[in-house]
Amino acid sequence: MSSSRTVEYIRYTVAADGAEEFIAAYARAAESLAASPQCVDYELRRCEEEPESFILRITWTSTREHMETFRASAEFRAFFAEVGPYVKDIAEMRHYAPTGVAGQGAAVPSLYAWAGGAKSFERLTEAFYAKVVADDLLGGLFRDLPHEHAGHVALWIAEVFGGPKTYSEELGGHRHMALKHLGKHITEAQRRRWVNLLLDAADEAELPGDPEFRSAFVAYVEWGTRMALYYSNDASDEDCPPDQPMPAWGWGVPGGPYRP
Ligand code: HEM
Repeated sequence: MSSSRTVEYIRYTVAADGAEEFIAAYARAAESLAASPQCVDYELRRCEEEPESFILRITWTSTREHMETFRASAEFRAFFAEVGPYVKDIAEMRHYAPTGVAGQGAAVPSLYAWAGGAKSFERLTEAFYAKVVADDLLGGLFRDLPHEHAGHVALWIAEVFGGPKTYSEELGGHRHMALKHLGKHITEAQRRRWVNLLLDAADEAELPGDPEFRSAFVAYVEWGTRMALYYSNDASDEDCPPDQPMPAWGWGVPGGPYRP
């Protein structure tokens, strides 16, 4: 996520008899937010304890793009035509910058927890490396690697999926992983074989087979292998800065495991 993103909060106090029309006006105004390239997302919430209080949260690409580009746009004019009558009801309208304190609660398990924790990823990479060393396209790349390699990749994937931060704290983090691929000149055929063998290994290691987990898993494997292709063919040492954060993968569109 871009660090220039800002969140604008607008707090309204709207008399009870006007609340329904206020929400309807915002539903119409929202079409302009949905059409605005400066708007990332938005939500209007109503207070449970004091139903006359509302908070509108809008994430903008940046404060400047909100104040200069959006305010000068046709979307703003259409937006304001709907909500202008409520300007008098505004109690607060300000932008808030991130503080770094943010995170997920435990309501949705991490992919790491859902997969069954460290042991599952160890089983996965053990099964995978047994396959790659015997493979005609990949064997040459992997055959002479030390046995710990499989365990390191297990720790990497575990951390990316929300597990312990062992790879970044003890094994060199993202930079180390990226450097390991530099100059390997991986081909698309090898990448695709790597994906196929990892998916076979996921079945063999009995990773969860539910659609939600597997779609997140495959999305990461597609992204990760295409990054490996990039590092191995096009990147240099400068493209692997020491402060590069670890990727953090989530459930994507399904949002979490299926709950009936
Ligand atoms: C999601 C995709 C991938 C992940 C998560 C991944 C992960 C890793 C990690 C964590 C390491 C370093 C292990 C250590 O710290 O010892 C590594 C090394 C390596 N990777 Fe990947 N990798 C991916 C894709 C690929 C692909 C597509 C290939 C080749 C087809 C590949 C070939 C290698 C090789 C040969 C090394 C060892 C380099 C060396 O030690 O000299 N990787 N990978």
